Amino acid sequence: MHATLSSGIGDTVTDVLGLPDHVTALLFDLDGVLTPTAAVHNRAWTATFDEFLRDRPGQRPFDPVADYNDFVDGKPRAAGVRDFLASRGITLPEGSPDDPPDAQTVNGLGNRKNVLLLRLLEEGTLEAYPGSVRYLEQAQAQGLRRAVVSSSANTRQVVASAGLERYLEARVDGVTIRERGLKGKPAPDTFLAAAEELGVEPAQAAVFEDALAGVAAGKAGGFGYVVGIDRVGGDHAGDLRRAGADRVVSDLSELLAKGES
Ligand SMILES: O=P(O)(O)OC[C@H]1O[C@@H](O)[C@H](O)[C@@H](O)[C@@H]1O
Repeated sequence: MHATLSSGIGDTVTDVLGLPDHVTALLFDLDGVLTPTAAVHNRAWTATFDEFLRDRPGQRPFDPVADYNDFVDGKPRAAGVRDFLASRGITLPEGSPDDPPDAQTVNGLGNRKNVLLLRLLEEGTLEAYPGSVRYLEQAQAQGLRRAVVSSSANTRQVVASAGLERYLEARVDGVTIRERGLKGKPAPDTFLAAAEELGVEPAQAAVFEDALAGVAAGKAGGFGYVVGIDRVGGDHAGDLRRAGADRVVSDLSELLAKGES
C-alpha cells in the first residue's frame, strides 16, 4: 500500500487510479490510448493498401477492422506492411527505411502511408482524449512515474501537438526502435526499455494499450498490470482479454475513482 502517497481520507494512490497496490509506474501507448490517432493511422493504411491491392487480381480490399487489428495495429511501420502482405501471400523486397514513397518495397509502401498520415494530421486538429488527460493529471499528482511507449516514429510530434509533453517523463518510440535496434511490439522490448528509463521493475509497471500486439507485449514482458482500452467495440474487448489484458475499459476515466473522473 502506498500509505505515504495517500490522496485523501482512506484513499491510496492506486485506489484513485483504479490499479493494484504494487503499481508505481505507468507505460502508455499513444495512438488510441492518449490521442485519437489510431483512427487516423487506420485511414491512411486503408487508403494505401487499397491502392496497392487494386492492381492485384483476386485481392479483396483491406479490412479496417480485422486486417488492421490483426496485422498492423501497434506494430512498427515496416512490420505492419510485412505482416499484412504476408497474410495475403504477397512478398515485396524489404528496401530500406529511407526508401522514397513510390518504391515497390516494404519500406516504400510504409513511407507512402506516412505521407498520407502526415497530410491527414495536418488537416485536422489534434486533441488528446479528455479522460486520458485527467488520468495523466491524477497520476502526476499522485507521484506515479509516466512514459509513452509507441511504435510510431511520429510520437514526438503527436505528443507535442496534443500538449502532452508535460505529463510524460520518458519516451520510447519508433525512432528509438530504429536507433537502438529494439524489437517492436508484440515483443516486450520497448516497454522494458521504458521501465528501465523510469528505474522500475516490469512487475511495478502498468501497461495501457488498445492494440492486440501491445497487450501481448505487456503480457510477454511480465508487467504488473495490463489495461486494454477498447474504443472500437465489436469483439475487440474480448480479443484484448484473450491477448492478456487484466482489465478492459473503454476510456481511462473509467479507472478513476468517483469524484476524480
Ligand atoms: O508509421 P508510424 O507513425 O511510425 O507508426 C507505426 C505504427 O504506430 C502505431 O502506434 C499505430 O498503431 C500503427 O497504426 C502504426 O502503423
